Amino acid sequence: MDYLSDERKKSDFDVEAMKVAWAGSIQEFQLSDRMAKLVANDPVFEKFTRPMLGRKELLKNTLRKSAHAWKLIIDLRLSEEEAKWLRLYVDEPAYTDLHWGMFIPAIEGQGTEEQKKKWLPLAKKMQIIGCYAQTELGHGSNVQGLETTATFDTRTDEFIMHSPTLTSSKWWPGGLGKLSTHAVVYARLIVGGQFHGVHGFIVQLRSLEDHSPLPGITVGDIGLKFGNGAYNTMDNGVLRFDHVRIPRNQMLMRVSQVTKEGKIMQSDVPRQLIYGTMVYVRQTIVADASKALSRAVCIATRYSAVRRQFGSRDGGPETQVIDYKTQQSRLFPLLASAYAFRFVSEWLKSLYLDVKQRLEANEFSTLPEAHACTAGLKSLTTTATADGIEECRKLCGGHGYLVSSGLPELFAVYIPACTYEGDNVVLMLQVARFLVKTVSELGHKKPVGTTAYMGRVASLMQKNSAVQTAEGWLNPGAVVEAFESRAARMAVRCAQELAKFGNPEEGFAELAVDLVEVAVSHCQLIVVTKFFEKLQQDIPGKGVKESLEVLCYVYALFLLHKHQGDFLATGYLTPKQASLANAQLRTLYSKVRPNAIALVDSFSYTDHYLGSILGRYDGNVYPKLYEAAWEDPLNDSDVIDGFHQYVQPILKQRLHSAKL
Ligand SMILES: CCCCCCCC/C=C\CCCC(=O)SCCNC(=O)CCNC(=O)[C@H](O)C(C)(C)COP(=O)(O)OP(=O)(O)OC[C@H]1O[C@@H](n2cnc3c(N)ncnc32)[C@H](O)[C@@H]1OP(=O)(O)O
Ligand SMILES: Cc1cc2nc3c(=O)[nH]c(=O)nc-3n(C[C@H](O)[C@H](O)[C@H](O)COP(=O)(O)OP(=O)(O)OC[C@H]3O[C@@H](n4cnc5c(N)ncnc54)[C@H](O)[C@@H]3O)c2cc1C
Repeated sequence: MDYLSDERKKSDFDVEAMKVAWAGSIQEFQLSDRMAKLVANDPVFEKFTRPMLGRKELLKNTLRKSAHAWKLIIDLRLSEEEAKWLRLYVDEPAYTDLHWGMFIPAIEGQGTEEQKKKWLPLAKKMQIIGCYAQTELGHGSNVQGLETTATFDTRTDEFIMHSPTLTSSKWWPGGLGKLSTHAVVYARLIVGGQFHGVHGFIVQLRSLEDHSPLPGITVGDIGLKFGNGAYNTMDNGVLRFDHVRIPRNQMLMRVSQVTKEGKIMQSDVPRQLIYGTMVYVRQTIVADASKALSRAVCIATRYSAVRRQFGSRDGGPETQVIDYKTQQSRLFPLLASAYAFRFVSEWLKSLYLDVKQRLEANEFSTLPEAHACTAGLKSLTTTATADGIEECRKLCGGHGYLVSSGLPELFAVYIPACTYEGDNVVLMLQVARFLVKTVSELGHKKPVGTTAYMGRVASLMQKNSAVQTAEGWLNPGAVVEAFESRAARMAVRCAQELAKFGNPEEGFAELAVDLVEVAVSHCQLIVVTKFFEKLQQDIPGKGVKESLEVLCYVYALFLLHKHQGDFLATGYLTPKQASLANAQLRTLYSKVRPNAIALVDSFSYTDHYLGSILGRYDGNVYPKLYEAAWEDPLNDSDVIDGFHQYVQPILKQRLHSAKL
């Protein structure tokens, strides 16, 4: 029985075509769909009991799943792309994420051809397991502050890896604690007693025979993390070196080389390439944000259509909670954000691939923009997604708090994304630096790419919004201009404030809060612009483009409403224009409403991947919630273990005292 079938009949667009638009292409859709079904139909990948497992069982269970996934990859001869989707749908953080997601990319991006030839085949056949060991107990954000040393010994042609202080212990790297045999370790390069910056080194940590730590290496897990199950399937680790020697050719030498004689040679490659793996991963994290948010929204939307409260006076059906305007005003902007993040991630991936190609050809001019875009969008989308998942939990009322809703675990797994791969505030400050530099160079350098609008700063500072009616907001030009003006005006105002400080660094520190707001406004502009640009493309399927247009306006006008203080304070909008935008937003919510279920069906998530009783495709929520309660181990017996020992004596005492 499909309890949501009436909802599905209300939609006015072609869901199958929307699935393709969401996936990016028919090929991507088919590939992802094949992997989703492969995982969903395989009992090894069951995950409902995960939150009940103790840490050791949990990790062992993850190892079992990872081994099974690897067997499928080999047996079915899956491509790297297919394997990526397979791991995604297994939906369990594992050491393999860091092996494939950071260890291999670090060698690909920072290794020489010779190093790639040696290490990549081993890693790609999983004959070694690697992780990315950058963060230390004492320093994470400040990479230049890392304390681990790699001292070159000319006599033996080796580096000596050492952890000189407690705070220099590597701390956090995923896969490090129990599984990795190797790591790319970031350490201060010391040659001839001089410090030459932080570099990456490939270090073997464990024996390939019996997996025991090699001499001089102390390694272990850092302990339980937030939530049951959740990220505890990962062995985030601690690592210390006691004068561990590695051959010279294990320093990743694309950026700088150390010769046998102890000479440092700089290639033409900029130093920043040492941070290149982070650019790559931040880009993938934006795509992950759209996945995590769309999952939460899918659960909350389906459940909001099933759930009824109030509204019936004559014994008829009560109101579906999705019909309350307040519910819509909380849910639909998140639905629109999921689509917005999906499309901006598609664009970001193409920007990244372009930069990567240029870097391979030793062309580095676009790296600063790629850094600013990946850092800023990672920060913007992960913050919105973490908040959005929690909002979805609240949208599901009490049942959202049950683990079987899927939302608590999703939240617990997701929230560290606001911290890892760069704390979100630290990353927005990087964007702000880039914008301040762009503004300061306006006189002699034409801004390009995502900052091209700054080239029109004079007119953006003068011209105010011409919108006169609520319908006037349904105009891409009007909306984009509003976001451009807000971002440009805020940036210029901040630059003017900064100029009042004699010392620019002091000014930057003092105005950091405002600078973060400037960076946020710039990043929101990027997302809005890329959504409108997506709508310029050929998007086939009945009603698909029209539905996406509605979502695009919801995303933009919701932000405009939420941040109306900025738009009003910069003088671009009048209060009347802001309230017209809000009126239009209400109309847009009514347009989303009949399509809401179809819009979340278009994510094409299997019930296995969603992992939620509230978000079931068939909407059969109550019987399944009731059934699941009886599967809880506490309900194995009517009288709980411990009752006779700890509770009965108290009850007896009460009876006894009552007699008295
Ligand atoms: C499908 C695969 C998916 C797999 C992924 C799975 C996900 C698994 C989950 C978790 C993994 C988590 C892994 C980690 O967390 S790894 C550790 C990540 N750590 C960080 O992100 C640290 C953050 N800190 C930094 O990035 C930097 O230290 C800094 C904040 C940028 C400061 O750097 P620095 O001290 O050098 O200071 P500056 O600001 O002066 O910068 C100097 C110039 O460099 C430019 N820059 C900075 N970063 C980059 C970069 N990444 N790329 C290019 N350029 C960069 C900066 O703009 C300055 O340039 P300028 O021209 O102004 O001199
Ligand atoms: C689940 C998880 C997995 C991880 N995996 C890995 C991994 O595989 N490999 C690895 O190397 N690392 C990993 N990390 C570490 C992660 O990258 C760092 O924790 C992250 O970069 C943040 O650094 P930090 O912990 O030093 O935070 P801190 O910098 O100490 O942040 C603390 C607070 O200080 C603020 N702050 C810091 N600097 C500034 C500043 N300049 N201006 C204003 N405010 C500032 C921050 O905003 C934050 O509020 C992981 C972390 C987590 C949680």
